[in-house]
Amino acid sequence: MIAFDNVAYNYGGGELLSEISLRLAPGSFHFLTGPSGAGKTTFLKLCYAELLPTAGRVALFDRDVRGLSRDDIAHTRRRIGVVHQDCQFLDHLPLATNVTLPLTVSNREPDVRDLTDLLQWVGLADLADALPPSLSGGERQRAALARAVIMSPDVILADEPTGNLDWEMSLRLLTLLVELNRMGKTILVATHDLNLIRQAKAQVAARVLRIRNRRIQLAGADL
Ligand SMILES: Nc1ncnc2c1ncn2[C@@H]1O[C@H](COP(=O)(O)OP(=O)(O)OP(=O)(O)O)[C@@H](O)[C@H]1O
Repeated sequence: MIAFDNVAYNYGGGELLSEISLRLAPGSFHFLTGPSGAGKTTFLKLCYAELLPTAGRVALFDRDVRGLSRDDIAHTRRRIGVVHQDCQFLDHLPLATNVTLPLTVSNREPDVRDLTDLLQWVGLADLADALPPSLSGGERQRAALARAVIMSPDVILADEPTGNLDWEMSLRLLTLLVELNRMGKTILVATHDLNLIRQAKAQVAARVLRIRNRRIQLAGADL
């Protein structure tokens, strides 16, 4: 689904990520962990072709990202839902409009019942008309998750989705991600939160990727 072969990435100041070879199989659940600045967000950007590798090969759905046209990239991105670290809402538009933006951008009409079901699933049905600045951190993260899944993507990438949340809200978000994985979605979550990873491992066969010394290794049982 997402395959890296000997990938490196360099913003210009020396190699940040090197010799990365791994596969995210369909239906898998991975965490990505590592120190601040290690390159977690950069790795996620490589996973949705926001960045192209400076060496090696990244294939999304069996296609080398270097061979993708702009249209191909747009099409591929519809299959990958991203929960960004800072959520990135349009503050002057109500929550429901923000959540349906990916549909609007693709010239598709939101189905009202689907939207209601989705907002109910993330526990935000009563806040459909609220403006993003009035939402709590947990509400924003759940809205960002709703927006990431509105196109029914095959893959969901989440960048520190529980970064500013209390434990109860972190667990709530984790439960939503686990539910998505049980529906067959491939999940990759970048996080510093080892407690969250431990909690997830009790619920789902999650694997842990760790960035260390520019490489990504599969972490052992030492978590
Ligand atoms: N556009 C950019 N241009 C140059 N350097 C960048 C750019 N984006 C990120 N970096 C640098 O690359 C390194 C890795 O950044 P990245 O955001 O991928 O790390 P991270 O592991 O996600 O960090 P955090 O856990 O703090 O979010 C950092 O040193 C960062 O300053």
